[in-house]
Amino acid sequence: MLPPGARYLPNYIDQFEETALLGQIDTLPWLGDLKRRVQHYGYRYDYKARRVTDDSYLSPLPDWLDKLADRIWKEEIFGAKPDQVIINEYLPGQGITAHVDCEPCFGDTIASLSLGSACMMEFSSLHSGDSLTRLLEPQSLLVLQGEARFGWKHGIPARKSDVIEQRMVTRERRVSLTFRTVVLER
Ligand SMILES: O=C(O)CCC(=O)C(=O)O
Ligand SMILES: [Fe+2]
Repeated sequence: MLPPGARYLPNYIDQFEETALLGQIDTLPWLGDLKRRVQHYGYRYDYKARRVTDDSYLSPLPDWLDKLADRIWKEEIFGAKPDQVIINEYLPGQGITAHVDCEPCFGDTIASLSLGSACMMEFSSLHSGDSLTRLLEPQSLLVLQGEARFGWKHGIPARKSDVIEQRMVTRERRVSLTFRTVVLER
């Protein structure tokens, strides 16, 4: 199940693209200041201040991410080309606390591409108390807009396995690429 405004596109990339992306990611340095490993492209997001400023500009997206940003934009998933990507690596037992992506910092569309192991994402409504779960499979793209972007939290429980169709499935390494457009402060 998904909150209103969310779309799930299975098999958004194929397994060859997935392998090539994982190969690229493994050659790059990680930022070491969080519980899980992350890399930022385009702009660096300040988790503590919840800000993206002019001086957080890093560089244009590298070619291998720019191609994906271009595809997502041309397919009209975004109204403008995404100019920031955060890569999150989750080892078994790691997750991401339920949150709404920074509202002044990022535009109205967020899209995450999943690589590696599948995991359950949990959504909770800020207004009704409703909650939903959705399996994120490798090679899929999750798009959050509207209510799903602004009115629901999303998170991944930090655990070593998920129950998928009544079966316990052990997690392995998962990597996600989250595309956003940055809204700079004035
Ligand atoms: O790993 C994911 O699929 C989600 C990442 C996320 O929500 C974020 O970086 O804000
Ligand atoms: Fe998020």
